[in-house]
Parts: sequence; structure tokens; C-alpha cells
Amino acid sequence: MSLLSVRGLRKAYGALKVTDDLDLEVRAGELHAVIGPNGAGKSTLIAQLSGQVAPDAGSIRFDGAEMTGTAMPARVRAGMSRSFQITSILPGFTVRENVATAVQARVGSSFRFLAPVAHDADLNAQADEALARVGLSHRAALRAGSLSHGEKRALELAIALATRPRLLLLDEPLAGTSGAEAERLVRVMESLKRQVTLVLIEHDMDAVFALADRVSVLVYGRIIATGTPDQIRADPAVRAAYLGDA
Ligand SMILES: Nc1ncnc2c1ncn2[C@@H]1O[C@H](COP(=O)(O)OP(=O)(O)OP(=O)(O)O)[C@@H](O)[C@H]1O
Repeated sequence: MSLLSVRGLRKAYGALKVTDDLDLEVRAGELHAVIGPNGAGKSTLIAQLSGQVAPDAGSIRFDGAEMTGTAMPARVRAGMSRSFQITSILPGFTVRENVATAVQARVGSSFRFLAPVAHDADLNAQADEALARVGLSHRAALRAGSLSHGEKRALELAIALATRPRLLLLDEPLAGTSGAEAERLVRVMESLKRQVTLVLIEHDMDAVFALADRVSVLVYGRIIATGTPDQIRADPAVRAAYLGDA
């Protein structure tokens, strides 16, 4: 059963069809990677799924509910959350404050009924739970600016997890990392599998093929193939359009 169902999604910038009649089914519990060449429209897809960019046409259904016209906070409350880039981290605030502030900003009004003390306690509890899931508990009280690059990427994951999503949208979580840092983040994603449904955009093919249950290949705004990593590796159209060049 699909947790996320995308049908006929379209987005153009001028004459450029960045999302061109795109269909995508993400099953509950799977890690579904979306790969494709530079400029294929992967980030624009994530932006439409998360509610930052409005599609021109098509539908996005989450757990059976129509999300297409809803704004980002409503999607977060429904259980859809995306990771943001390091630029959204506040370097002068602690790691825990970064997570708590982001939860407050994203979930918004649903916390307003709580008394201030309960509010703070609940936000901090949510922040600490998320930091534990990405292995950053020991950094909670440090300023975010003092974290290594890989730790900042883990903090982005914690921020997205802190809203307790059922579907987590990850846009290049390994970007700028390598070696032990990248391996650590792959292990974090591995540990999230089955707990949360994941849509992963990632250029690191070793990580994608190690982590994904299924892979969709996006080329010129369209999904040209969806399958298991083995099916995708063996698909002649995929090899011709993309993997053969990689
Ligand atoms: N706001 C915008 N206005 C105009 N063109 C845009 C806009 N956003 C994206 N594009 C264009 O849409 C195309 C797809 O961009 P997108 O960032 O979604 O691709 P991508 O697959 O994520 O690429 P990469 O792998 O390089 O990150 C690119 O040609 C890009 O220049």
C-alpha cells in the first residue's frame, strides 16, 4: 500500500518542463531513492512534495489525503517532513536549541495550546529524542557552529526527525561528506529504515544501492524506471540514460 502517491505532477519554469507528468508511488516502510543526472528535477520534486513549490498540475496524496494545495506546516503536521541544508542551521545556538526551534517553527500552531513550561519541556524532549536517533546526544549542549561538517548533516536529519514524521524527504544528505563521516550518516539512515518511510535523493550511488529498497530514475522531469537496486542496475534504458555514464 502506498503511503505517498504522486500522479501527473507537472512544473515548468518558462519553457523548461522540470517536472513532466511525473508518477511516483512510495510504499509504507520502504526507503525509496530517486536518482538522476544533474538538473533532472530531483530537488524540485522534493520541494513540491514538501509544499515549498506549488506544482502546475497533478496530485500528491499522503496516506490517502490530498496534500497538493496545502502549505508546508500542514504537511509537517500530517507527518511529511524534509531535511534542510546546513544554511538553515543557526551557528550561535546550541544543537538542542536548533532542533527545538525548528520544531516550533515548522509545526507552529499545534503547540500553542500548551502552557509555556510544558511547551519547552515537550520541545526539548522531542529534540533530545531526535538527537539520540542520529547519534548527536553528546553534542546537544554545544554551539551548532562548532560541529564538524558531517555532524551538521546529522543535525539536519535530527531537525527533520524531530517533527516525528512518518515520511522523511532527504535531499542529498551525504553532500560534502566522505569516508568515515559518510559511512556514519549511511548507518544513521540504515537505522531509520522501517521506523520511518524515506524518500532519498542522493548522488552517492554506493550509498543508494546499499540503502534503497527501491529506486526510481528521474530523467528530464520523468520517472523512466522504478525497481529494486538489482532491477535498476540491469535496466537497459537506465544504463543508456544515466548509469552507463556514471
Ligand atoms: N526557481 C527556478 N527557476 C527557474 N529554473 C529553475 C528553478 N528551480 C530549478 N530550476 C531549473 O530546473 C532544473 C531542475 O533543477 P533541480 O534542482 O530540480 O534538479 P536536480 O535534479 O535536483 O539537480 P542536481 O542533481 O544538480 O541537484 C534545472 O535546470 C534548474 O536550473
